[in-house]
Amino acid sequence: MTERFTETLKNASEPTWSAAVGHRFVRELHEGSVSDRVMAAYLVQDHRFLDSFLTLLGAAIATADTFEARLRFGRFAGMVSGEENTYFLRAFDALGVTEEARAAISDTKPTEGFKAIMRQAAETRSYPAVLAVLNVVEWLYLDWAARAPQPLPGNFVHAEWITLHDNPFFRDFVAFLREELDRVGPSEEKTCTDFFLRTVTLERDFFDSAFEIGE
Ligand SMILES: Cc1ncc(CO)c(N)n1
Repeated sequence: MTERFTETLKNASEPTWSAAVGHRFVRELHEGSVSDRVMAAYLVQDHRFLDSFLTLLGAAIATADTFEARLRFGRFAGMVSGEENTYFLRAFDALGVTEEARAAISDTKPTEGFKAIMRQAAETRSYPAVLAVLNVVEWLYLDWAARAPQPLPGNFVHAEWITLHDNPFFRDFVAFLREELDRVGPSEEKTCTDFFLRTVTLERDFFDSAFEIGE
């Protein structure tokens, strides 16, 4: 049997993929020891990531070639706009990060990079390019979240950040994203590889930057 397209992309992204999934941030999150400063620095940036991410989901809805796929993206966008956004607001409250404080913080380089690559993927109007970025940002997160040891940390800010990325709905969505990219990606292999590899690097840099500003 030939290797799945998505597996080939992931292998091509090594060792960066594993550096992201095994990052110090992930290790500390798993044991519940991320400091509040680092967690706040990370979540402030990630809430901005979420905004661009919704734009990309919109592009997926617009470019998908089947009704079934559009429905799945629509349901996922609903979860992100509801449950996930609410998590951020509760976490900011718990960490004492006010709206004013958030507004005064500038985008880090990796946040700018994510905004740019998601906009660029959306502008291609190419479903495979959009899928390449979506695959990294969701599959890489499932990969580290699924490795969390039990029991999860007692602090909901840590525990829910893990369960948001490792639950049956999220697993199904990642399985769907991979099947879609396996199906349509090989016809635009070069574009997909370019977007995939650049996004994996951004994921690693995004974790790094939480420590650069939070420590
Ligand atoms: C940086 C980053 N990558 C992936 C995800 C998962 O959607 C996230 N929330 N943030």
